[in-house]
Amino acid sequence: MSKKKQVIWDGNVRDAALTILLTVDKSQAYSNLLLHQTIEKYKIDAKDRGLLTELTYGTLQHKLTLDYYLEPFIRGKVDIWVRWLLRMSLYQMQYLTRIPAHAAVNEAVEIAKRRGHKGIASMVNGILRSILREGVRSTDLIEDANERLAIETSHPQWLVDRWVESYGYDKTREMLLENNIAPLQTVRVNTTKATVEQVLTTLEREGVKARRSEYIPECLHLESGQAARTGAFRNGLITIQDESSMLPAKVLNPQPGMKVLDMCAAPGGKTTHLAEVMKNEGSILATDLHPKKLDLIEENVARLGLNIIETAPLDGRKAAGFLQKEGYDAILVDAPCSGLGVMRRKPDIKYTKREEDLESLQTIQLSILNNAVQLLKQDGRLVYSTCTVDRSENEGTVQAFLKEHPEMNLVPIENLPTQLEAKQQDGMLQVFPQDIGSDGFFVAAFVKKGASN
Ligand SMILES: C[S@@+](CC[C@H](N)C(=O)[O-])C[C@H]1O[C@@H](n2cnc3c(N)ncnc32)[C@H](O)[C@@H]1O
Repeated sequence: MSKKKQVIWDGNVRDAALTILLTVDKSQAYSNLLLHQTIEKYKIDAKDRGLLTELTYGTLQHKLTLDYYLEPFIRGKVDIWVRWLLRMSLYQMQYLTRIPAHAAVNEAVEIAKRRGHKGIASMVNGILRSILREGVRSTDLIEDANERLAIETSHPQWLVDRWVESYGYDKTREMLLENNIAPLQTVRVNTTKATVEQVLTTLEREGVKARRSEYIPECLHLESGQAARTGAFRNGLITIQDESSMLPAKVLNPQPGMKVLDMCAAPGGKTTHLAEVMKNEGSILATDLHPKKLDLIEENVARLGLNIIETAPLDGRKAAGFLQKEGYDAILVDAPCSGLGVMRRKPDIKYTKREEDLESLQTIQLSILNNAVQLLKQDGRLVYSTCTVDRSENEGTVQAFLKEHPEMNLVPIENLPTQLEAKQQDGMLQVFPQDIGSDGFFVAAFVKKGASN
């Protein structure tokens, strides 16, 4: 990289996208957070915001496919920033029909000159123009079906192998393709403050196009605008949340007046949903391992005008030593997980997650669940959820948990959108991204056998 000082935003969208891609690569920053911070900090307007988002996500989403295409054209080693520049430019040439290919090449050459020197610019020009002339190689050249799928959809081979083994080739392919489609922004209506109809009208007045979801009544999909910039958001009428993430509160379905515990609560998306489901009556203790993250819950609670939520820092693996035994009517364990369901939103996860990262998660999840059992009243309900798609982490944890706890019964999942009802198996529901166009998600519900059972 040149020694010239880096400024993320100087009005050049492609240059800014390149800086974000490099930062994500070097410091394993989350692409969605960095993008959001950049847009907010520099107050980037709607037109540039669209292209910046598209270039950043698109390049990340298709990284391995782009590398496969680039490989025959690159001789020798190139600096990492040049590689990302080539990927980003080829992404425009291959996937964005509205950008003329020669424009993408010219922009790349200008950036290469500015960030490097004439020699690098000429190399970038040569590579991209050769691709324009000769075209990219076909993935049909890859013999192994899983490897071809991994390259075509830009997912790591270990994950493709793992998913194909668990869910079969066709379902895996659908999931991999869905992961490469950027999601619409989804919000949840705060039903303690307004009806869905009222929020739709408020958003429309603010120039934001939204539509009702087919699945969850309080869920809206935004077709334009930025939820976080609306008055509806500032005034606590909505929460930004993916649709499948709204399932745990629906499934736990705590009644007004109940005493509820949310053991992995930050930043509070589901805690606040629970309070809304409870009509803001009863009490919720929202705990999380990381004390700093509790501020995020408090901010959300204040913005939404909810007053039944208290927060406390607490390691779920030790919670039973600190809270009232058999003291809660309903408990949510929205466990720390491998996050393999959120790749549409955070494409960088595809390249940073390693298979061995998955191994220790079941131990942590089981330990939190073991504590939950001790804190749950007899006949109380426990919901375990993750935002991942992995049989051994999800179903594996449930099976291991049931083995250790004969007093817990896996029960049919109630209060699901009809379209998902038939998808539950043995009282467990794995939502795939392609099912309802949401993040991948897992949920299971248990009831603690009462004294008479
Ligand atoms: C999937 S996130 C929770 C998201 C949250 N329920 C929501 O809807 O906004 C998992 C959370 O578990 C927390 N966590 C990780 N290990 C924990 C532990 N041992 N005890 C309690 N919380 C833990 C993390 O800090 C993280 O905030």
